[in-house]
Amino acid sequence: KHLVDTLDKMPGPPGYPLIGNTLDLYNFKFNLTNAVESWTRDYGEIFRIWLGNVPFVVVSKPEDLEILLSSSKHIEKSELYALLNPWIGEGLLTSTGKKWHTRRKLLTPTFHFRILDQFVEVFNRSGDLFVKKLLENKEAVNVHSLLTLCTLDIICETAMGTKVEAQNDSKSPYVTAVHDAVTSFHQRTMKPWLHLDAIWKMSHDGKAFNSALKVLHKYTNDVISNRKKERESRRKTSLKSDEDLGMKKREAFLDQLLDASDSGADLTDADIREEVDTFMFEGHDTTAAALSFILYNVAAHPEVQDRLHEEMQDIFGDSDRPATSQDIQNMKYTERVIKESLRLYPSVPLFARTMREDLPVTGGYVLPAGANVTVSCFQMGRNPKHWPEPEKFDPDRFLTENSSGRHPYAYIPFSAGPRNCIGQKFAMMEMKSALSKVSRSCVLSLRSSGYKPRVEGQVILRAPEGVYLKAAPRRAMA
Ligand code: HEM
Repeated sequence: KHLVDTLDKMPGPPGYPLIGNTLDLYNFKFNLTNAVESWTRDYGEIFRIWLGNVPFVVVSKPEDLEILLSSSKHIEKSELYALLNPWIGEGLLTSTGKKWHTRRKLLTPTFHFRILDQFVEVFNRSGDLFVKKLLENKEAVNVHSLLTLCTLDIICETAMGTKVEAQNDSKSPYVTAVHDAVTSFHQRTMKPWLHLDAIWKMSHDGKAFNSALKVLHKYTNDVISNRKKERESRRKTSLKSDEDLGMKKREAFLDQLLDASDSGADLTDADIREEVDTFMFEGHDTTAAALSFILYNVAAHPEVQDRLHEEMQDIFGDSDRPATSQDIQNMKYTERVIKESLRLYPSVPLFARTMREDLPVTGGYVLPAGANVTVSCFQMGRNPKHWPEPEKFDPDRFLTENSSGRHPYAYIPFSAGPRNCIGQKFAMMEMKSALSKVSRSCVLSLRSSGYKPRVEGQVILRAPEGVYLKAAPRRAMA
């Protein structure tokens, strides 16, 4: 009664008994991002909806988000995240309470900048191959497909220390399984009837998902057990490590988890697998989607493309040497382009918490215990209150002098507070590296004048029909 009474005080679309607003969602073809966009226009920055008997509060007011996200108490993910459990178990993204606290503490050092620096070589190598593949096409090419393979190569090498060569062999069983798992999972999130396990298991997508997971889990398990065997035999034969031999060895996230386990951290093989699988899930689709919109925005704005190239000239001159981590840090305009693109196209358009206690926010409203609170950073990025002329692509919004007066929680594509994205720095380095590769070697243009890819907010915001761009080699253009 308390929950219903509290929610009744909020604006929101009228619903029907038992089904609530589910029918409205049907009218939006179960695309929650589009539905939320329309409801936000009608009801403002805080409103409630009922999906069946499940209550949701959708929030896009920075002041309220600061209250919610900066708290270390309200960290439990919404029940919808349980759909991910068959894939990534209860890893960092989905776990809660003591388990999440312990894991977050354990995993935070694995994203230290010293560790990330070792990955620059991987970003460079994979980025070179991406540019090569991009330039092989004379016609417009779907950059999203190419980038998905590129970011998959990067995450496999950095998370597990394995080379899957997705860009060279896009039809391998592993790459196909990743594709099938992602595609079928998206279908599940879009179709509420597939949320029921019994129907899901029998469905075409559910079967595809389960057989893909068998391949993915076997792969991760095999990598973990092989790595453990290698480490064991190295210890037994007291073989000199690469480091002892003077060669700098790169440590994948997996190696660091095994190091932690050897040093007494409470981590079973299953625990390690769920964390590695979590990185695999969160760490490649997000960056691939973001990079495809970034390249689209660059192609659509020749003046931005020119400034990016100028920045590359300032840093590298005419040299084609690979970027160092210091170079990546110096790419300030490149960074602003990425930020501006994420404002309009945040890879994670919505994320949600379940409230276990009431939380008063502004305007006299309360986020009541039992409600699923959904954060809509897609809406926030397009709200003219925070972003004048929101449709205009202007990276200089992120110059310090142009940011004063903007609420810090008005821009949260990586979430914020204690449960923010642990991979944010990794993702920014990876995206800056990829964008700099393209800016140094290609000139991008749209498939046709005025082309704009259709956008759909699934778990990840993506262009379901792809992002088609033309690329020409820069030296040949000069
Ligand atoms: C453009 C790229 C990315 C974006 C926009 C992004 C965004 C986000 C967001 C919004 C969250 C919070 C989700 C929620 O509360 O449900 C999150 C969490 C997370 N992200 Fe990212 N992410 C990106 C890349 C990455 C990468 C590359 C990795 C790993 C290498 C990663 C690993 C994670 C993990 C493990 C969490 C859960 C953190 C926790 O709950 O403690 N992400 N990310």
